[in-house]
Amino acid sequence: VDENIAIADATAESTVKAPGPKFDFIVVGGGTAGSTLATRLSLGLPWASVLLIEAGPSALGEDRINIPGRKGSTLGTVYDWNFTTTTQPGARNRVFAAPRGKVLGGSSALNLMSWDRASAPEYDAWGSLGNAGWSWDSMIATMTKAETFTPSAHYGSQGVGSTGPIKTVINRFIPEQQNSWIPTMNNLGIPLNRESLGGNPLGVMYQPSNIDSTVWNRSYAANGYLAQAGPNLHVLTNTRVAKINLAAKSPSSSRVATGVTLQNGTVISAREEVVLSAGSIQSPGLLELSGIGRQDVLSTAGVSQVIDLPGVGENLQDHIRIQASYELKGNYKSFDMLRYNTTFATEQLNLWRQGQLSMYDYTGSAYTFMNWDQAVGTNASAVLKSLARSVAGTSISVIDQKRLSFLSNPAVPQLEVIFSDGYTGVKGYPLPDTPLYGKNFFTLIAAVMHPLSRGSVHITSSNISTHPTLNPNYLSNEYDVQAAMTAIKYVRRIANTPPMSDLWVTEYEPGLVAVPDAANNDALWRDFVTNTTLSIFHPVGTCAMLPRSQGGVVDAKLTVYGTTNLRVVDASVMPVLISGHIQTAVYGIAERAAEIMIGSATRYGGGKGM
Ligand SMILES: Cc1cc2nc3c(=O)[nH]c(=O)nc-3n(C[C@H](O)[C@H](O)[C@H](O)COP(=O)(O)OP(=O)(O)OC[C@H]3O[C@@H](n4cnc5c(N)ncnc54)[C@H](O)[C@@H]3O)c2cc1C
Repeated sequence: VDENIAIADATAESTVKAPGPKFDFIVVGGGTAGSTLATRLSLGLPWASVLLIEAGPSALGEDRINIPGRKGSTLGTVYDWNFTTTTQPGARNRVFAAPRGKVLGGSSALNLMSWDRASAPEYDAWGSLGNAGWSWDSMIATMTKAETFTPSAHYGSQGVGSTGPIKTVINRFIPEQQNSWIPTMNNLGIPLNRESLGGNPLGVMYQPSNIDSTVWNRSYAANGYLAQAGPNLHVLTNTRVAKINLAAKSPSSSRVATGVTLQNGTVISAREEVVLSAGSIQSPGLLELSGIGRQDVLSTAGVSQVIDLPGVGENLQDHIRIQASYELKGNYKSFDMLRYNTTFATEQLNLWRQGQLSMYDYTGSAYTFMNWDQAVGTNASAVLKSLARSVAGTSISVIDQKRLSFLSNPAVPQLEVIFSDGYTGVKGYPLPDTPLYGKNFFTLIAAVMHPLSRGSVHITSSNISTHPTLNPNYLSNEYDVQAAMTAIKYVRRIANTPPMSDLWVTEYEPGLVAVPDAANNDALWRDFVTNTTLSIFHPVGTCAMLPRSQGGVVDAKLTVYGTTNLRVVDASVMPVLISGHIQTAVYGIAERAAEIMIGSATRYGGGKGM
């Protein structure tokens, strides 16, 4: 790690230590995908100069990023872009937080470190939507390239990598109460799955986190990938790109990306390619600021249109989450102790610093993924599927049709539940001087894997400093509301199933006062859902890899339509949202993009990746 820090600090100075103002490749955004891609390009094309430009700082020594148990503490800080949504009518006009990493490593520095994969048919769907070469087989090859998994008694052998820069491990800190997880789900008929990263995630399981188990540190794009980059990679931090510069031989010919203009007006040129890796919220905005997008959006923002591409910023999809919390019996200790017992917290922090087993090691490791039949039985599942068809059955969108096909494929998960130690709900941990202050909790977080809502993100001004208008349309249709209601009812059922039911005293949230345990209380569940559903922060689809006629922004080689050498490589290219947590797919997309770009960079004769 010391070595990693030294190397990455050297690359993190805010000066271009470069052969000149021209680079062969410019990657915009040093986040999850951008850091991965830039590292692979530097190694695979050793004679090329690669510039990675990141708006945020390098923060390799930052405890709030590195210590797994401090996950979430960076949200709302200087490392977060702090985006918010428009008011969401389906969710009582609430405004949702939309955190995104503004730091080298991007959102991989802020995320909650769940490391898993969707089912094989969900990646195959990307190919069947018109993207040759994209499938489970091609994605698992590149996703595993990103990872070195530490073998565990809790896991088998499928779908994990052994040579990649990101270190993963099933967390060694397993709270006593979490031991109830697998037997409880087994009692609900959900079988143990010890191979859940291998293309079939259905079942109950322990899953890894992106943690380096030699030092018990977060392993992410900045300390994992960039530390291994070649000397031909140049990294500019605290530097924001304002637009991509485009040229053309004639008005009707394809545009050539000639470089970028920074926010301060500096122009940096690219000889070969420019890649946008600014993430699902900001890559579409950079295209729009460069004149690529919908006419109505561009004219409102005062930007002249260069390429008419109506799909830019559309097709926004995200997972929604809903949660319930339970007060543990007095004999259990939870992660909450770190917030109310400062002496204990200091002891635990010292243990972490010494590399000893510590509560600060903790990340979630207990998950379940299921289809609706498994969760609620075939009758209730049929009602949900029929509702989905009534919402989207007549839609001409290939994305809507694909999501309906996921619903009728029993291999595709529709519901995820995570056992999360400590209180991680919405109403807040009990305040000091209230009876429950100092109590310990656990939270069950459910996420709807394929909501039918889609939204958009667009610029409203030609000034890069103006935040975009982000409208995910959460809970904008009855299927999504009913799916979230089904999810939270199922969560209560899990909590009331032994052996988990023996762990707790009361349901703290929502609680039996807010939602009594009665048969006809759907109105109350609906209130709870619309009041407390959150995002689980997986926005995708806003620069979709799709045929142009279907609203696509990039082709199967990730090249922006109407350009010869401008690509988008990040979460925004996923045409349809997959289940689970999406960072492994983002790393896989970047690894695949590197293979494509290295393979086509004939001027440099390709090269050897690491
Ligand atoms: C709070 C949170 C928790 C999450 N938890 C999990 C989890 O547990 N497991 C999981 O699998 N996924 C999780 N995710 C999702 C996952 O982390 C993201 O989907 C993924 O990291 C996105 O990668 P990306 O490369 O698309 O974008 P990012 O990693 O966000 O990278 C974009 C980068 O571009 C930079 N940038 C933007 N605009 C400019 C510009 N104009 N000039 C220069 N630089 C720019 C940004 O600063 C950023 O560094 C979580 C996300 C968040 C926010």
